[in-house]
Amino acid sequence: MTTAIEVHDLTRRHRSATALDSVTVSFEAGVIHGLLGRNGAGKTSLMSIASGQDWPTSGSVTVFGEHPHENEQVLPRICFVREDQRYIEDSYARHAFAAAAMAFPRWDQQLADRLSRELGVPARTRIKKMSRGQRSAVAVIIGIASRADLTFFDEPYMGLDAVARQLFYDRLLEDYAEHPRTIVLSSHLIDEIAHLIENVVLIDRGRIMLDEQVDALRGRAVTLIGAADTVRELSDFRQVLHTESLGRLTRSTVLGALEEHEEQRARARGVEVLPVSLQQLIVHLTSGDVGGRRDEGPATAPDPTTTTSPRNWNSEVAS
Ligand SMILES: Nc1ncnc2c1ncn2[C@@H]1O[C@H](COP(=O)(O)OP(=O)(O)OP(=O)(O)O)[C@@H](O)[C@H]1O
Repeated sequence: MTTAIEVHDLTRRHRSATALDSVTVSFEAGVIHGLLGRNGAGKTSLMSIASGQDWPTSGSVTVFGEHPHENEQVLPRICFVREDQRYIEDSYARHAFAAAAMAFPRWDQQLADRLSRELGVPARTRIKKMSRGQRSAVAVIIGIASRADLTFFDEPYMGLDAVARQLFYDRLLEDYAEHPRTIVLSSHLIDEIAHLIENVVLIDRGRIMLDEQVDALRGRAVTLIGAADTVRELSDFRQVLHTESLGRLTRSTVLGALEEHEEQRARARGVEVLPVSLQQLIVHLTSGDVGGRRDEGPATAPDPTTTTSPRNWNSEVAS
């Protein structure tokens, strides 16, 4: 395994907030990673520092083995696409593409032209006069056509309509298949990107809460719907992520896949067992209601809202 980004004990403090708090994590090369977390979790801070656009308070980041700050060895290999991307005053899309062509050695102009047509980027409108979606389109085109070894997309979909977003996902995946590279995609539309990403890094209040392959996460939690007593009994010894009452029914989302015999027993007792989507799982993990029964006694697993060792936490819960 080659590592693209190595983050060690990274802290970024601002006067009023600690954006990153002793973060240690690595991002494997040649993989599409999802960098997920709630507003203000620290995602942009991490990407800004890793792309050399901001400085840490303490700790270190290396990209392809190099410190990115003011480092001409590695900066041409990094593309950071952000929603508030700035462009040269009064420039048109073609000027932004020309600048990208100079910055990125593997820039593909034909691809940029094709994506511009598909995403409807106007050729005769200055970028500052474009709609929000058109500006986002310019930014994602730069992200794809740059073919940088490491590309960060920080919520690239802002303003893109559903059709344009789908086109972005499709073209990104197609180009990644032909030209494998490392991509870090930050998004709140988790279910939309779930099929794209291979690994999830979940950040919460400046700390890494989860770092796990998406395949391993599938089936990590299930939702049980049925009579309250039966659901409570089936959820015993499992951590309850969320529970709610619907009249005489209870709906509980619990960590840990059911064994086949447990699932059969649940169904025989009229309990519906539903899979939990990646988005639902992330929402439950970061919504602050994790461990719905925390007051009723010791939890069956450490509280993931405070743990700093997500891999351990997951393996403990899964076992
Ligand atoms: N320049 C700054 N000055 C002061 N505080 C900052 C600055 N940049 C970020 N922060 C704070 O650091 C924390 C993390 O911000 P960051 O932008 O990294 O979060 P995020 O996960 O990208 O959020 P979002 O999903 O809303 O974009 C927030 O509390 C934010 O207010």
